[in-house]
Amino acid sequence: MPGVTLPPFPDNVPTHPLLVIDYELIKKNDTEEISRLWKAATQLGFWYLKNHGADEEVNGMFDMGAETMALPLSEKMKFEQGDDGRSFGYKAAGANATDETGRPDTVEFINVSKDDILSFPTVTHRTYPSTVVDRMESTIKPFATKSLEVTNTMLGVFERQLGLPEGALAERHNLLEKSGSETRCIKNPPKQRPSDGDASNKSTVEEEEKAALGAHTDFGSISFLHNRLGGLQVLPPGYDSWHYIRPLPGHAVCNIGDALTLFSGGILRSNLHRVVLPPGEQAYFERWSLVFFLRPGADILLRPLTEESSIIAEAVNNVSEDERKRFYPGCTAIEWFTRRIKMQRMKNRMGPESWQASRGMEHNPKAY
Ligand SMILES: O=C(O)CCC(=O)C(=O)O
Ligand SMILES: [Fe+2]
Repeated sequence: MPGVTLPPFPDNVPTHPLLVIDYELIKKNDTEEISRLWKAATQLGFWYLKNHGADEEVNGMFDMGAETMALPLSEKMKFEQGDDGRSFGYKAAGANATDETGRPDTVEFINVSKDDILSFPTVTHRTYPSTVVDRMESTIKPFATKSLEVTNTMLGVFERQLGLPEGALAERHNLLEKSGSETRCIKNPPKQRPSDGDASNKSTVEEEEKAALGAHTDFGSISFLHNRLGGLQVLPPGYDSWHYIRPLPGHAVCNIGDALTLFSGGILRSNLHRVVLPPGEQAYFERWSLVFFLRPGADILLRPLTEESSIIAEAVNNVSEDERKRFYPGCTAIEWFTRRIKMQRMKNRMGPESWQASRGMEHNPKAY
C-alpha cells in the first residue's frame, strides 16, 4: 500500500521459478517468445509477464480495494455475493472453506463483473459499494480494458498454437456476451506479532501453514495477477510440496484456468495453487493482490474442441478413458463456475463431500 515499505521476500524458502514472458515481444509475434509462452502454459500453466503496461491501472485498483475494505463491515455486507454460487460483489473473510475439513479462509475480496464494468452506469448483474461506483470510470474500466487486451492477446497465441481456426477461442470469449469475467481485489490480514511473555500468542506450525485461500485451480481461461508480497504457492507437477512464487516488481503472474484445459483437451495446464501467509517478516503486513479473470461466455459448453483441431483431437485420444471423461463435464462455463463457487461456501457445507463437489481440474484433489 502507498507509503508502506515492505520487507523483502526471504531467500530461505522454497520458490518455484517461472519463465518471464515479455508482452511487448508477444504483441510483435516474436516466434521465440511465443514458444516460451507455449512452454510455460503447457508445462506449469504459470508465468511472469513483463512489459504489460498496466502498472498505473494496477495501483489505482489497489487504492479502490483499500477504500472498499475500509468501509464498515455492515456496509460491505450489503453487497455480499450470497450462497447461490454468484461471484460478483463482496466476499467476507471466513465465507469460504479452504479444505475438506471446512477450515475457513481469511481473505476478503471485492469482485466486479466485466459486464457491469462495460455497461456502467447500466447494471447488468448487480450493484456495488460507493467506493467501486466512484472509481468505475476512472480506475476499474481502464484496468479491465487493459487486462482484456493482455489476456485476449495471449488467448490468440493459444488459439494459433493449438491449431484452431481463427476465432475459435476468441468467439468463445466474445466481449459482448455475458460471462463470469471479473476483476478481484483481495486483502489478507497480517499475522499478529506475539506479545512478549504471552505463550498463548505463539503461533503454531499448523497456523503458519494455514491457507488464507484454499488450494484450487482457477475456473476460467486466463488469470492476470498482481501482488507485492509472497504467499502465493504452486504445487508443481511431480512435487508433493508447495513452492512459493516470488513476487517480482513490475511483473504480473499469469496462469491458465480450467476452461482452457477443457477446450484444449488437457494441453494447456490449469495448475493447483493457494495463498498462505507471506513468508518471514512479510507475514506481519497486510497482503493485497489483484486479479483479472478472463472467462468464457456464460453459455459456452466446456469440452475439448476436437472437431476444430487435430492437435486437440490427438491429445484427447492419447489419454485414458477415465481421464477423457474428465474433459466432458457436460456443462456450460457458467454452470461450472457456479458449482465451484457454491460448493466452497461455508454456508453450503455438509461435510468433506461438499469440498469434493467444489473441485475442478485439480491434478491432485487431495492437496491442501
Ligand atoms: O492472491 C494471490 O496471489 C492469488 C489469488 C488467487 O489465486 C485467486 O484469487 O484465484
Ligand atoms: Fe487462483
